[in-house]
Amino acid sequence: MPSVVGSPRGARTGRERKTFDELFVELGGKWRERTPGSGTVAALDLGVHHLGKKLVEEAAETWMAAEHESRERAAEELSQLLYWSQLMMISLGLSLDDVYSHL
Ligand SMILES: N=c1c2ncn([C@@H]3O[C@H](COP(=O)(O)OP(=O)(O)OP(=O)(O)O)[C@@H](O)[C@H]3O)c2ncn1[C@@H]1O[C@H](COP(=O)(O)O)[C@@H](O)[C@H]1O
Repeated sequence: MPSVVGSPRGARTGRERKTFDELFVELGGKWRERTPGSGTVAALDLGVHHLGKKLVEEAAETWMAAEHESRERAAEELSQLLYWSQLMMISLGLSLDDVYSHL
């Protein structure tokens, strides 16, 4: 099935694409290894308060993009919301299964 959003600005294509689960593995690895230069490690170091603010910010930006911009922009903001959700999970020591068990 074709993408519902076409080709969003900044979208990954082909082999570069990653799934939610693949991103979670990547981010967890960066955190465990404290990969130098990683924005993920820097954000996690700032703690739950910072992550919570970013989650709310990206949720608001998703809403605004959906209501006032385009589907492409909404997709971009949604991808960032997923990223920050994963950082909150990692910060709390939650696995994907811990979250999926509530779906
Ligand atoms: N998918 C993401 C991702 N989505 C969002 N973000 C971060 O979330 C911020 C949100 O962007 P905004 O445009 O809303 O904000 P901004 O104004 O640009 O920046 P701020 O002032 O809000 O910090 C981005 O600047 C990134 O810091 C991400 N950072 C990293 N990734 C992926 O995470 C992986 C690890 O990244 P590193 O830890 O940086 O190596 C890589 O595969 C990246 O592609």
